[in-house]
Amino acid sequence: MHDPRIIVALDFSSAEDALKLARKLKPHLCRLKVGKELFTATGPQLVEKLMHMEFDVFLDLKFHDIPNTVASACKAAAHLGVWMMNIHALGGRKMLTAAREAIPQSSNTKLIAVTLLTSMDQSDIADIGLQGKPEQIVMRLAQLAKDCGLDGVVCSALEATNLRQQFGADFCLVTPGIRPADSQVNDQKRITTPQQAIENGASYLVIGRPITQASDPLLMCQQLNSEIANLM
Ligand SMILES: O=c1ccn([C@@H]2O[C@H](COP(=O)(O)O)[C@@H](O)[C@H]2O)c(=O)[nH]1
Repeated sequence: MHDPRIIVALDFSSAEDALKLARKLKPHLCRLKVGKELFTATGPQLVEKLMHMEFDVFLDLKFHDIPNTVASACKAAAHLGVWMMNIHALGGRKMLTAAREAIPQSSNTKLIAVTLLTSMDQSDIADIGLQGKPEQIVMRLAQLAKDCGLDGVVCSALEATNLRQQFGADFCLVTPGIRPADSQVNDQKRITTPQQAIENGASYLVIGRPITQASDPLLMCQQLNSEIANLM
């Protein structure tokens, strides 16, 4: 069975654009991520279509609300049958626990928590009044997620080495902020190359614009997969 390490972020505003890209890609090469823009524009039907095309779907809606609301949203997402979903670790222990308990034990959906967005650095942290360095905040929130029984976290691959060491091989480290050497950084701050991410112990690499805006997205995905395979 294939276990592709690349998750392509389908950050599009319409089902047509998302499906056009998905048709170019292959389920054995990548998984797909549906985020806030695409889900708000297209709803669960698009998620179902992508799953019907045999893609594993990561529903990246980053739920963050009172425990009861987040638990109900997680139950609905698990019912959709997505491969993975996420919530914000900053929602706290009660929210994380309620979310975990809301997903039926029979469900295979992985539940992970966003620690600190990869678009944030030390100055953004200071701005919102959080204490500590990014890696300390990420470690603290990852510990909370682990304590609440979650399957892993979203973090930068810059933090992956320490997290892997602390939480072991089975804890899922999903890392956005991936930038191949010659690509634009855009709004990301805590970035690594795909190679660094794998070497640091990332489980999955979330890659959006470097693939979706490539002149040949399939070729880019194949090249990145080969580079990853050579490291493993
Ligand atoms: O900390 C986070 C959490 C989620 N994301 C999402 O990942 C992709 C990254 O896209 P790029 O085009 O490769 O920058 C995007 O959908 C974000 O919403 C993240 O970047 N950082």
